[in-house]
Amino acid sequence: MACISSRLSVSPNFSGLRKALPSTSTSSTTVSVSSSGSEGSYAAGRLSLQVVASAKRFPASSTPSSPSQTPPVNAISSKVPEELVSTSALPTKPVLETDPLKLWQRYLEWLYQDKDIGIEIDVSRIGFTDEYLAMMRPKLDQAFRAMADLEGGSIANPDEGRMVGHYWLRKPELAPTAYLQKQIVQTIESVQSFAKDVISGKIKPPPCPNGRFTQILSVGIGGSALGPQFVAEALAPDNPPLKLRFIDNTDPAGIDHQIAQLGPELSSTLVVVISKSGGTPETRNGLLEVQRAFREKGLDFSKQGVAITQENSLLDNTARIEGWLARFPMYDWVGGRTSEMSAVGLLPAALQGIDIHGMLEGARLMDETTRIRDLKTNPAALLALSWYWATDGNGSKVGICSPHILVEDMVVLPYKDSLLLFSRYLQQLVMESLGKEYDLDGNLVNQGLAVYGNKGSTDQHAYIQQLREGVPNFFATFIEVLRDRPPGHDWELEPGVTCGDYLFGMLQGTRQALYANKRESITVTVNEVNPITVGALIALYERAVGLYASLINVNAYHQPGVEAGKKAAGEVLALQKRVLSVLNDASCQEPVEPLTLEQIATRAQAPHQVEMIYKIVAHMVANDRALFAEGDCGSPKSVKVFTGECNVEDLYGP
Ligand SMILES: O=P(O)(O)OC[C@H]1O[C@](O)(CO)[C@@H](O)[C@@H]1O
Repeated sequence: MACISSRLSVSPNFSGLRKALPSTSTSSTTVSVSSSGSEGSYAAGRLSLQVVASAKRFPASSTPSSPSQTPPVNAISSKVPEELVSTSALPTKPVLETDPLKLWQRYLEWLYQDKDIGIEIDVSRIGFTDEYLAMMRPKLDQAFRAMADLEGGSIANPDEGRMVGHYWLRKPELAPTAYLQKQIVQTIESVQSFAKDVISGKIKPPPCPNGRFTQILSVGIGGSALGPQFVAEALAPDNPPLKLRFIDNTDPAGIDHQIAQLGPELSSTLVVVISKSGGTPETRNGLLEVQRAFREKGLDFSKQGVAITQENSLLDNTARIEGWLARFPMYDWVGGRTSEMSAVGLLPAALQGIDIHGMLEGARLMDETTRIRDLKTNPAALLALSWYWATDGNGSKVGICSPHILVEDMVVLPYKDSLLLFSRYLQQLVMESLGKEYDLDGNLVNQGLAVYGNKGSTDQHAYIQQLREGVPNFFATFIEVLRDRPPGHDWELEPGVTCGDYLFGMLQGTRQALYANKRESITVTVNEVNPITVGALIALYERAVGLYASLINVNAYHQPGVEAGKKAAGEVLALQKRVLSVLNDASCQEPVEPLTLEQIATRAQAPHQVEMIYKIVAHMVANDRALFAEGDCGSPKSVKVFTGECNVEDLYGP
């Protein structure tokens, strides 16, 4: 914590902000920092917030009391008929097979191959047994039934009372009503034709009527950014017709950086604001910052702004009222983290010249095979059962390597630079879907799979050391790409060996070395990185997460835990406003009355929030926000604070 510097100068921008702040205390959970300009309707957005009770990491109900392999019995009780529920322990974990020829047989037995997609899944280095698979069969059958219900339009997200329809996006005829089917088809068509018109220059940026849009600035966060980021990195051509940039945070410096990088090209930038809810504060802030940059350059934002959001959301209403260039729908029945095949992912991809029909086709093909209720021909089921085996379904696996070590991490290692963001994309898909406090029956389960990874072989020089020899709390997933370079471009950098052979060798070597030290792994191999395989990878993991969620009986489609942090952030900002009001009152005294942190806390009616008030003051002082802090930098208790000016309007109203 940096100490508070004393006697900082007054920021000229600050009084405007102070005027905008209410002088009365409020405990509202609304995040609404006012700003000038015409963005009022979106800025006035309210967050719908829930409180989530906290719980211990390993509740007694899910912590094995001994090194036995007890499955989380309550995690299957709601859906699987009683007679099918096995309460017996999971089979004892065997020592992993080491005989190379037997491993080869196991590889052959379990290899899943799909020639149409160009993908293979190898789960032979996960040590599950036939006995385990037999025991899991009823649960898997139940997961298939739940998935069929979901695809049929059931309320698969009970907490939010919503259908879950991302599989319909690539096969609209599956959608339960003709209206939805038409909506999906029309959206794909309108995305395609809008992108075509922008790329061809038929739709032009107004400041340069003879020119074309050259850049896309995507403003969104979480599921409204991670899919488009992954796909752009994986599939965008070296010289796309429009280059894609992202604002995916409320970090002012990060936003400034993006705008500065655009420079004069701001005038030929298409700003695509993506938010399913249309009320996410980070996205709202990004929009307001970008609109300000447009104003400063004398540009008309509305002629360059595009919204992707639910109908009638704050963002939608803002875009409609301000007459933005275009609006595309996001659906109530598609979750943010499974939205890549909606306009959220398709529009940015199409604008970069990526074949979105190829992506949809890859996903559709993968959906076909992951619907099959047969383990060996269903790669998503293979993944889900492998994850369950590796973690005992709740991160309580007593490790093959070391007893008492919990396995709860999935390390994703794509050996291809263009797939760098796959692990980050999966992080949200897996962790937001599976990281749940309660199961569907209301039992405290604290489920989850932690996902991390960047890319091989780069990670070899970062954390593979720990994977091989350190805490064995993970299983790995290698993503292999067979095609190193486009045909005709390869060369041997030493006799018989190309650069790509090294990458291949690193993958195979790491897989072997981990397994030799009893670290289990899955390998997903694609022929090449193309729209079909990328669409298929997304669909594969969407389905695996859905099936696995059924196996552990959690709702994969809500995210109640995210709300607690949002609510707390709202309360911090509300407290900041009260602190400013208190300081303003004191600064209007004659003489000015510097206040200790405790005095501020008492007057702001937050006597227990002294530490947070210290943080607020420190942050504002560090940002030249017209606060003066006196005292000993090494001792927060000695600090006295006052504002640089008295704002009479704050005292008495305008
Ligand atoms: O698209 P939105 O509504 O702005 O939400 C962004 C992200 O925020 C979350 O709700 C979590 O806060 C994610 O689930 C979602 O992808």
